[in-house]
Amino acid sequence: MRVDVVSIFPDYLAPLGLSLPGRARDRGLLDVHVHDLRDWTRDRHRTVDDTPYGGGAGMVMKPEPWGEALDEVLPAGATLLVPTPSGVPLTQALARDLATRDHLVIACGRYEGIDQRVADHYGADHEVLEVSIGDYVLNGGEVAALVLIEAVARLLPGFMGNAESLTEESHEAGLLEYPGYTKPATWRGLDVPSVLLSGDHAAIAAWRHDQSVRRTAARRPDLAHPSRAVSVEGLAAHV
Ligand SMILES: N#Cc1c(-c2ccc3ccn(Cc4ccc(CN5CCCCC5)cc4)c3c2)n[nH]c1N
Repeated sequence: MRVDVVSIFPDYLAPLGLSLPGRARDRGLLDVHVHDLRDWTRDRHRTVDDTPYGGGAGMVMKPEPWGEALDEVLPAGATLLVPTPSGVPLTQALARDLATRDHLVIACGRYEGIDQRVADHYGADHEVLEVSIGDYVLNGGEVAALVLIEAVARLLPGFMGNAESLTEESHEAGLLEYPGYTKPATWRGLDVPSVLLSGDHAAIAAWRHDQSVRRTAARRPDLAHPSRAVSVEGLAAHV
């Protein structure tokens, strides 16, 4: 998979050289390229923002630099991801879907976002997904890009050493994962649940599933009621 990231703060993406994404790059599973949007500005001040039409606080990112950049960086067939507070939620299902793509391009906005015509323009010939990583407001899209890349990259075949762990993770089966324990069997007077020391694999599996169900009901009632789930196709319909 190739991933291109465009940002006015390319150094923000430096962590991509570390840990999981770094290892994926070394294995040739992930090919990440980071670009500075200001390389596509034409004025001596390298201007990327202007005041919003209709008034309001803050500044909006101008469409021209983005158009020049994406014309060069976004080829036919690539998927454009635009992080935004108003995007469709990033879920494990969406991450799995994105992990099947050959080429992702992530447009990291700043200020109060990118002129809407940029997403609209490229939506004519590309899949464009305005995506949110959570119900809180950040100052830009770079953190979201790091989250998106890690959530997707770890699902690439051959990426994680133990592929089995991917199936037991939170959200994979619509449930939160069960609690984990390791040595010592007793720590500060607290014992590991005895079933985990029993060697009875059927009982251990049943206990873990029960713990997942209880945790999900207690912490994420929204996940506990699948009728409230929305498919990836359903999300696209809300774009
Ligand atoms: N993914 C993700 C995100 C982001 C995110 C992603 C990308 C950008 C680019 C710029 N910002 C800052 C910002 C701040 C407020 C508003 C809303 N304003 C309301 C009044 C009219 C103007 C718009 C928009 C943009 C971003 C934030 N935040 N939270 C997530 N889960």
